[in-house]
Amino acid sequence: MSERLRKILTLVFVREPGKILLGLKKRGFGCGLWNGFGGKVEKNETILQGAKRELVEECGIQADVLERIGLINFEFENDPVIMEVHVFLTFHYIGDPVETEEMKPEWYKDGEIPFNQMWPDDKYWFPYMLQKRKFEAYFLFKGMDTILDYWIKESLNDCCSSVNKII
Ligand SMILES: Nc1[nH]c(=O)nc2c1ncn2[C@H]1C[C@H](O)[C@@H](COP(=O)(O)OP(=O)(O)OP(=O)(O)O)O1
Repeated sequence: MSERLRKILTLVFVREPGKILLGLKKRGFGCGLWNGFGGKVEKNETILQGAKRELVEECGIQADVLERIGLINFEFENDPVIMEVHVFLTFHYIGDPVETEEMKPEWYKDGEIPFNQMWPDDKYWFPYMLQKRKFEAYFLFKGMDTILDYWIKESLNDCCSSVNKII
């Protein structure tokens, strides 16, 4: 098997009953799109620690308890990197969302999520996340806009990455 490079990332969704906190990404990967909060896991931290750190850094919210809800692997055509995104949920948090250099936060009602200004994969797996159904998914992209192939299943294993190399 050829060596794949795995990039481990987090994505955190803060919830209130019937509402979800999204952030408009102001720079970097996914700039101009609404999404949860997250980023790359650093070498000296666990995935959970990385998720909590990014949530504070990107919108000033502290969450002591995060529920692991999904795992999504993204591949891009002709790119050896696999992006492994760990998705978390919380209803229990401290602080009010604040705008940062990276993200502009805003609450959305569950029925008014701006999918046309989000990654194209989100509309496939958000229903699982919103209903607290654990899921695993895979998406193969061509560029940033076209999904060539995907699958989603309702389950989530304990194990994390079968890492060849973490970048
Ligand atoms: N197709 C996709 N659908 C989605 O919903 N979220 C995605 C996605 N691809 C990436 N993400 C998420 C994962 C992660 O939370 C975020 C990208 O991470 P980062 O914010 O760290 O990226 P950056 O390149 O801006 O990193 P920094 O330069 O370190 O800030 O986008």
